[in-house]
Amino acid sequence: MLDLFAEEEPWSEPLADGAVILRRRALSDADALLEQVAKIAAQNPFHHRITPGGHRMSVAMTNCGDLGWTTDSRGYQYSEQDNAGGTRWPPMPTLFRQLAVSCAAEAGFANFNPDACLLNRYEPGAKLTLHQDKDERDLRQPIVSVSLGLPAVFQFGGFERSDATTRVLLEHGDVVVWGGPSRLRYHGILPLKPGIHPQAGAFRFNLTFRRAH
Ligand SMILES: O=C(O)CCC(=O)C(=O)O
Ligand SMILES: [Fe+2]
Repeated sequence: MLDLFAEEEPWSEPLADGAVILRRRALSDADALLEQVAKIAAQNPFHHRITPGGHRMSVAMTNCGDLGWTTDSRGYQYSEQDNAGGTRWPPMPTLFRQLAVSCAAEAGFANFNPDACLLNRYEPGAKLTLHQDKDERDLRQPIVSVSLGLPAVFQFGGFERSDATTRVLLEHGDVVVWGGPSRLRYHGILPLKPGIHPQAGAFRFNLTFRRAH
């Protein structure tokens, strides 16, 4: 019998050479992932960081894993400590690691070994302007990015900030992997529209896995 409430099977949509969206790939793990996000945030709360240029970021961030991405007046860096609290980051949950490694493999990147997971929390109006992820030492390792909660428009561009961008809606459970020839493409998130998500409330969460060192 047709079950109208069955979870959709994941499917994949190529974005560019070395970049793919694994649609709904994290959906079956979503509740467990959000539970871990809450635990991590209870230890190292989400913060609106200040960029080296003195701007307060609209996206609130925390991290888990050996290294965390932070920013302050000195610049952007990966560090073993939360510069807000001075404590180590919580360990990367096994579920996070397994999901990231298997998504990377499905996208053609065997041997992904993330040591950092940046957790981004978007509230309505929050955005991430076009940027490259280039603070990592080994650019042969991809970026794996998991979307949870409210939908958002992801921009995926070229190798110059001014290059044309593709816009795609990322929804609860979608995973984007980019690496290889696409590793340094500019990307960003347009301002989040208000809404309420049944599992994540008024937020969008994004987990971004990287090999930093
Ligand atoms: O929120 C997203 O989907 C993208 C996050 C991102 O690009 C980053 O954290 O560097
Ligand atoms: Fe990024």
